[in-house]
Amino acid sequence: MGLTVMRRIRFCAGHRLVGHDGKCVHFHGHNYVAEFYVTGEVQDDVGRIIDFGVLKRKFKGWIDENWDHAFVLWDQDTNGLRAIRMVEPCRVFELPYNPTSENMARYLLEVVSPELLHDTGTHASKVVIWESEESCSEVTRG
Ligand SMILES: Nc1nc2c(c(=O)[nH]1)N=C([C@H](O)[C@H](O)COP(=O)(O)OP(=O)(O)OP(=O)(O)O)CN2
Repeated sequence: MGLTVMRRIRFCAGHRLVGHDGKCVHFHGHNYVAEFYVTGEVQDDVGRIIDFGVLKRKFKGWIDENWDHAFVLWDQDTNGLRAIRMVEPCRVFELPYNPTSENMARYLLEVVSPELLHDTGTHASKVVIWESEESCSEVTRG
């Protein structure tokens, strides 16, 4: 039997989409919402697969340290990276692909979540990134 819990983390970040055929090719920001769906099979004596508080510490900790109030840019966006690095102080995170909501969700599911959950007996089964109240992307473990 699989049990799934979800923790929502809010953050603000800037980005731009290289090659986008519209206004999102320019620097802009979002009030993002990330939803982490975490699945496990074993409940502790309290009845939890993992404490919501532990998820908050792990996921909010990572987001606060890496993406919150940062520019999230593609590591191939050399022009964008050069421009942002001219600003002092500078907070930038280099993503290995264009920072669409799809790719940001994918990075959280494939790279970040396994590192953060490795010792918990649970795994992230889905991540959803909301760019606005109207638009989101979701990625699930295949
Ligand atoms: N599949 C995706 N499409 C787009 C993404 C994305 O991550 N995945 N991102 C963007 C931009 O980041 C943009 O901020 C959002 O675009 P858009 O919905 O067009 O913006 P608004 O809702 O603010 O549109 P208004 O025209 O101002 O109402 C683009 N596409």
